[in-house]
Amino acid sequence: MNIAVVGSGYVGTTIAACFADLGHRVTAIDIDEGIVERLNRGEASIHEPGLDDLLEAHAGDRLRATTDYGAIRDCEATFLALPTPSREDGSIDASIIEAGARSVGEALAGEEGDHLVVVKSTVVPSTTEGTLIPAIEAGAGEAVGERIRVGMNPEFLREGSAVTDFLEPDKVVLGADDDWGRERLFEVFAPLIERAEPAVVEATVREAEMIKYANNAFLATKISLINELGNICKEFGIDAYRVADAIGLDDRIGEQFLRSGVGWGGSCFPKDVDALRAAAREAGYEPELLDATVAVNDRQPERMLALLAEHADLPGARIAVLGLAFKPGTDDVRNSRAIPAIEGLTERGAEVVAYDPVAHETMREHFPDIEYAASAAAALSGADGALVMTDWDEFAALDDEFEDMATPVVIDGRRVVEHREGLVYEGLTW
Ligand SMILES: NC(=O)C1=CN([C@@H]2O[C@H](COP(=O)(O)OP(=O)(O)OC[C@H]3O[C@@H](n4cnc5c(N)ncnc54)[C@H](O)[C@@H]3O)[C@@H](O)[C@H]2O)C=CC1
Ligand SMILES: O=C(O)[C@H]1O[C@H](OP(=O)(O)OP(=O)(O)OC[C@H]2O[C@@H](n3ccc(=O)[nH]c3=O)[C@H](O)[C@@H]2O)[C@H](O)[C@@H](O)[C@@H]1O
Repeated sequence: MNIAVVGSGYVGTTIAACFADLGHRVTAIDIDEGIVERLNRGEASIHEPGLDDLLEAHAGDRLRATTDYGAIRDCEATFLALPTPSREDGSIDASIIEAGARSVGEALAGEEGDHLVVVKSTVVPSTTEGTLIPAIEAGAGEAVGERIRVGMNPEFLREGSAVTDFLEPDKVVLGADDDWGRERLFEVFAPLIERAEPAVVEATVREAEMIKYANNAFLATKISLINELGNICKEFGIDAYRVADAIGLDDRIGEQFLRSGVGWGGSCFPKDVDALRAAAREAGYEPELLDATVAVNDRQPERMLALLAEHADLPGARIAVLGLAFKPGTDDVRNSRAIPAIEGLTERGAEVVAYDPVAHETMREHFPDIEYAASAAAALSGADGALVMTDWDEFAALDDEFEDMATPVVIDGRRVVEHREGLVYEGLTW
């Protein structure tokens, strides 16, 4: 099939390269000329394992990039993979995807062939119906439902494993409100379904929108729940990881996403939980459990600082912050738990020396004035205490480096450092 993908960020670039790999002819459309030029040279603007190989194999052949929405006219389906950021109050800002939907409509105006527009971005229930369909209609000058149809296909990939997550999914959710739309979505995903045999969930557009939020809200809440249980464990001198291993054996609970500690960050959990809370409130429902999910998450960095303060006199102390990325394998620091930790240290008059294997440049935008060390060893050298904020493997290998600390105190928010003789070691939930 000929497929267009609008937006060439994390999701758009990944799905464009993967659709090409599945045998489709793909046109990636982005307003950023630099991104388009790079894609046409076979280079990604994002770092994801496996992506470069796919781009090298398909760019210039089954995968092309352009800034021209007109390319949509040669396609049978267009995926919208545009940002849906939060507004100040947490609600979703749909203006970017609304503008994209309108441009897609304009490109299709006056054409005769039929076309499926698929919402790939995460949008709160009823956005497709209430905002995006009207935008497409305004651009196209005709009603959606005859020649132009709309579907919703939420994405569950994770940063750092985007390509394998997309090509080997647990499930594919095909949201459509009519048979024609659903059949065309099936056609797009047929090679993937054949290859990976995921569960296929047929849903309405509204259900598909909600499934995405329910998925992320459930995972974020699962982490906050294990963090709350972990905080209680700590009070009783119990290791929450041993408790998590035991409860994870219950199939109804499952072993994944039970790593307790300093909490969840990233570009999606915080944004999506906030958007769902705001949408629920707007609809007249008080989402108390989701409010608590966020409250528990917000508290964890503070708990780390309180533990550190029990062992170090923070005003004037030199504190190493190990790990800045919101999770290992990425330089993304959006909503990283390291941000409130660094803010808290600075507010208490501590001097911060930070280290991350890849995220210095991205964190420098938030904190231009703190010190960035060239290695974990350099950060620890002479430090009066250390906070571990990201579970990078290299922190597990640290050993003699702790001996160079002025005061060997480590508060571990990710259970990555090994407790050893001579080190004052505190886990957040163990
Ligand atoms: N990043 C992730 O891991 C996941 C993201 N999502 C959702 O997917 C959606 C997209 O997210 P990301 O790919 O992370 O965004 P992103 O910010 O990485 O990329 C968006 C791209 O859209 C381009 N763009 C902006 N306005 C445009 C326009 N009018 N026309 C064409 N291109 C335009 C930008 O230049 C950028 O390249 C969001 O709704 C997000 O919540 C869903 C699952 C995973
Ligand atoms: O909607 C999205 O964008 C994506 O959001 C998450 O993916 P991502 O944010 O890339 O990263 P995760 O691996 O889910 O980690 C999120 C945060 O939770 C934390 N986490 C994760 C697991 C755990 O057991 N404990 C824990 O604290 C991580 O450190 C990280 O800060 C979801 O896992 C994806 O399915 C989803 O598509």
